[in-house]
Amino acid sequence: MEQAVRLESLSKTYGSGQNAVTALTEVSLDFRAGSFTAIMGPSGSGKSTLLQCAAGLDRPTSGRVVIAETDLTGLSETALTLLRRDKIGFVFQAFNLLPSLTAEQNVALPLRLAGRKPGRTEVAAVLAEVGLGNRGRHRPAELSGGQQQRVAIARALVTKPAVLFADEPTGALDTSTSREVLALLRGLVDQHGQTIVMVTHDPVTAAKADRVVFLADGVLAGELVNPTAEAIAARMTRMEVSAC
Ligand SMILES: Nc1ncnc2c1ncn2[C@@H]1O[C@H](COP(=O)(O)OP(=O)(O)OP(=O)(O)O)[C@@H](O)[C@H]1O
Repeated sequence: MEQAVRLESLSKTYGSGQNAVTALTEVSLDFRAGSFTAIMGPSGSGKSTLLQCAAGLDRPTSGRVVIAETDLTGLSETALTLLRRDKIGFVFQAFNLLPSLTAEQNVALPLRLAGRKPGRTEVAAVLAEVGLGNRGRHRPAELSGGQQQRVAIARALVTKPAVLFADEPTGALDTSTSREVLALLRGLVDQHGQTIVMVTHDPVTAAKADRVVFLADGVLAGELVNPTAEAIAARMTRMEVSAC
């Protein structure tokens, strides 16, 4: 089965000597093309570090990341930047839109950075896909939190990436808006075969994924396939109790 992302024995240590902090130890994981995976674990267990390394935003200390058959190990900064631009989408908790640009301009940005003149219909189509067909001319401050996150998702999708990484994508949203954004992510997987890897603290959010992978102290601590929120919450409680 085709893997969109492969992590092989990924380890990451921040700092050195007495100040060294080991955030990940020999984590190996595959993310199948067209699958939706949630990463969970107690605070400090290495979730964000895993996502940053997998997305080429940070370099692992050892191990390999392979995205769409390209090994990121040893790529120059320029080659890594190009790969990130073409093959990887990233969505942040805080949306990270450019406030002075309209929604359309924010979405078109990755194409412009790639030296392409984005077609109006191309950008409009992605905005329509995230349910914002009529908001293209608005700036972020004129949009709700949920709408801003939709723009950020459209911006991440405009290059048709092999994988969309999302770090707490609903963390700044209220419950009903979170549900809408999650339904959008689920639809991207079901209707367009998008691969999504999402970090979350919330069992209800994680239950929207096909699979939940648990991290504890930087190592893999099991997984649940087709999870329910209750099963995820029970597993998290057990992990938090055993960490005490
Ligand atoms: N830039 C850094 N320098 C030093 N240590 C770091 C750095 N980033 C993360 N760490 C440490 O690495 C470990 C893993 O952090 P990480 O942010 O990946 O965990 P997390 O599971 O995402 O946590 P949270 O749920 O609280 O966001 C923690 O001990 C953290 O303090």
